[in-house]
Amino acid sequence: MAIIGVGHLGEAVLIGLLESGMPPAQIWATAQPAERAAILADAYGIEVGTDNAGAVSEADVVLIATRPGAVERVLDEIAPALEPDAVVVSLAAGVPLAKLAARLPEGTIAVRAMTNVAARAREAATALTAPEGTDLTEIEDLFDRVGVTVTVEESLMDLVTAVGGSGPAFLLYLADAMTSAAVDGGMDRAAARVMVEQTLLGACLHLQSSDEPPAELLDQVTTPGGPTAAALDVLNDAAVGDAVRRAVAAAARRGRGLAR
Ligand SMILES: NC(=O)C1=CN([C@@H]2O[C@H](COP(=O)(O)OP(=O)(O)OC[C@H]3O[C@@H](n4cnc5c(N)ncnc54)[C@H](O)[C@@H]3O)[C@@H](O)[C@H]2O)C=CC1
Ligand SMILES: O=C(O)[C@@H]1CCC=N1
Repeated sequence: MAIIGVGHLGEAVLIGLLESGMPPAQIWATAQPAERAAILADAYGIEVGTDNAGAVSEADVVLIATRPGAVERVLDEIAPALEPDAVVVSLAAGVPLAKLAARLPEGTIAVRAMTNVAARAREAATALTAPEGTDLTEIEDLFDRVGVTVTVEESLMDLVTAVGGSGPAFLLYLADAMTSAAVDGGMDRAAARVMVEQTLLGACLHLQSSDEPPAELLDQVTTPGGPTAAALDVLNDAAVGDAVRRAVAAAARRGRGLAR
């Protein structure tokens, strides 16, 4: 396979794939500038260069991991070099299937995948979308290596980008604020980090292990008149739930805007 444009997300996916046991010799990648390509090649023992067309020439699956604005230029570069049955998967926010297909040879399958940085820990949430009737088994198997994969209608991709692609940012924002509060209160920064990351991880695993809705589980942590109730009073007064809903909507709107 080929990964074109290994930046933050591309590197997370690359690490996840290697950790899943994919042989390094199976992955050809590109990055810019050449110095970064050399660093990646050295770090991961894979072929990394700057020649996008060269990298895809023997690939069954091509992941495009550049920023949205560079995707069409990259497709123009690689189109003549693609294998006839290659599948091209764009990881970019906001670039519609129609725009991908317009730059690809007739018959080449274009797929959109919205994944997230947790691919690095093989815990990504990935949503795939492709033209109706596309057999996505191979691409699902690929993303299952780095987490959990679902398939959605393309009309949901901007929302999925907000909830899943940007989603880790919401929790990292919370992690940053909780760590600062702990440090400001006198905790050692390293200890605060361990407490916060284990608490967030534990809460997510707790949620995953239960069938109850998050609001119900929240209730179970909140003893009437206790410390959690005091914290929730502050969060509710600041309308944090509403702010999160507006944040998701803003991210989805921005994703739609990228398509133009
Ligand atoms: N960062 C994230 O958590 C997520 C990012 N995405 C999507 O992933 C894509 C990449 O995002 P990031 O990794 O954050 O950006 P980034 O800027 O870290 O990575 C993009 C990489 O592409 C390289 N590049 C640019 N033009 C190139 C070209 N013509 N040929 C080869 N390489 C080229 C750049 O040097 C850079 O390293 C975006 O389209 C974004 O919408 C999606 C979900 C999550
Ligand atoms: O914010 C961004 O542009 C990308 C897409 C989703 C997460 N990061």
